[in-house]
Amino acid sequence: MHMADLGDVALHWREDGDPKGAPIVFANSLGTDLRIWDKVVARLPETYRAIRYDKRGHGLSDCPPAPYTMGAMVRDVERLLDRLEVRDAVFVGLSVGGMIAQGLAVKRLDQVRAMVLSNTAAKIGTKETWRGRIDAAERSGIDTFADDVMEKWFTRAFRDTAEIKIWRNMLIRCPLQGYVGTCHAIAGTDFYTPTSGLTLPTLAIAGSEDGSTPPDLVRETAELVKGSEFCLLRRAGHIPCVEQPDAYTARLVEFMTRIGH
Ligand SMILES: O=C(O)CC1=CCC(=O)O1
Repeated sequence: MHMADLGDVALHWREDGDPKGAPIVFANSLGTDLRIWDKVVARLPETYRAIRYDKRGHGLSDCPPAPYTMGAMVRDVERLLDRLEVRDAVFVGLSVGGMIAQGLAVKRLDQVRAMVLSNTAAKIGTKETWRGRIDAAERSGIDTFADDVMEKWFTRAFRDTAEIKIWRNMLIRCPLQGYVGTCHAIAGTDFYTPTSGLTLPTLAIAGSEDGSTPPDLVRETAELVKGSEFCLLRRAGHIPCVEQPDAYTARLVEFMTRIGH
């Protein structure tokens, strides 16, 4: 576990595998922390340098007051990767983490050699839907809609397991300012035009039962990037790295091997 003090914010990050290995960077989704990648990192060949971090307002990172912007969230990871001297990484971003991946690739192709756009899109939801989520969180707390969010994140079968409590607790313990701040950043992001100009190896991953970024939305974003590939994981919701870690990691490793990473 490490803390990177970037001046206006300190970010919690960790590294696994070979510090001299090919870098793979993971960015997580709204209301989660870097532990959503535990199962994937445990399955990765140890030859990779696996770096993950908690976005501002999440996990053990600092929690500045809301609202946040996508520009600030992209700048956070850009500065973190500069600090860690990371170049030519495969950047795996889930949901808002996938928006961060797109923003970073537009800005710093020296840092991002390939993207994995997992359960994400160039634009997620509408200003109105995010306004509703922000109002509900501020008025009544995240707990009041946590069960609805679990329905988007996980399949029915997974929600019936004891493990669901771990991820629900992770969500409801997210700092309110961090949650709401990130909702603002998502609401203000439309990457259709910048992402359309990208040409780098890209794998898009969708979950067959994803209630937040359904397969067709993920595919639409994948099609913006010339030469991208699309993969549909069955029996998976919005967070397949938790629900289907074997299939998820296998697809990731196959992609990285094929591009010579
Ligand atoms: O909580 C959700 O609805 C899922 C989600 C949307 C953007 C994100 O990062 O997570």
